[in-house]
Amino acid sequence: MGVEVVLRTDVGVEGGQVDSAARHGYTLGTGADAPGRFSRGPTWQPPPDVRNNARMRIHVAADHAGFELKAALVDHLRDAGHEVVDHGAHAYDSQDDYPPMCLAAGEAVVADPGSLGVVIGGSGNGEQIAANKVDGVRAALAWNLDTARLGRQHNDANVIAVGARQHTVAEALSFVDAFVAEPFSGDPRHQRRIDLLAQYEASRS
Ligand SMILES: O=C(CO)[C@H](O)[C@H](O)COP(=O)(O)O
Repeated sequence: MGVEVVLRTDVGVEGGQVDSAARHGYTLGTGADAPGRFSRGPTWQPPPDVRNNARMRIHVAADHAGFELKAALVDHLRDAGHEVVDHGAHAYDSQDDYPPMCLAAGEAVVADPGSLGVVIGGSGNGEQIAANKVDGVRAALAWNLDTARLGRQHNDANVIAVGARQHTVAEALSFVDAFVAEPFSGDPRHQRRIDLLAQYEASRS
């Protein structure tokens, strides 16, 4: 059964909204029964599920605070058979700023359905905030195994943010492993909430 999203009537349906909705797999209904409604039809399929042991393409980014952890993570993920795309920083610079790298990783994830992202900083807060500025990104800040897994199970998060100054390298790697291995539950209540976020994004573009 398709997922239907009803737009707020006060925002109108502009071309940008249609484009944004299309990026999320929605089409605008024109029939008498669904005028002005975005819906995902019965044939719509989500991007390939993230299954345990599946080989993934993973987009990573970090500022100076996450630089060393990123290097360890890239090796760790490649050793596990994943394809890693590194969006920087490509050299250590104690004065660099996290937004450009995290925005680049977020945009790459959205442009690459089925992929995941990892953004790393000192706390992970700013990195999560930056990634979430990209339409289509759902970035979860993970600070233990449970929050890493729940980011996938409940939120279908496609990006995980980690604070390199908050954890040992081994802990941080285990959060990413847990995130990558965990599938979205697909529970209708979670999907409904995710759809409301997509509706909000579509309504403001
Ligand atoms: O975690 C971060 C953002 O949320 C940054 O990595 C952190 O703010 C960098 O701090 P500093 O410039 O003092 O090294």
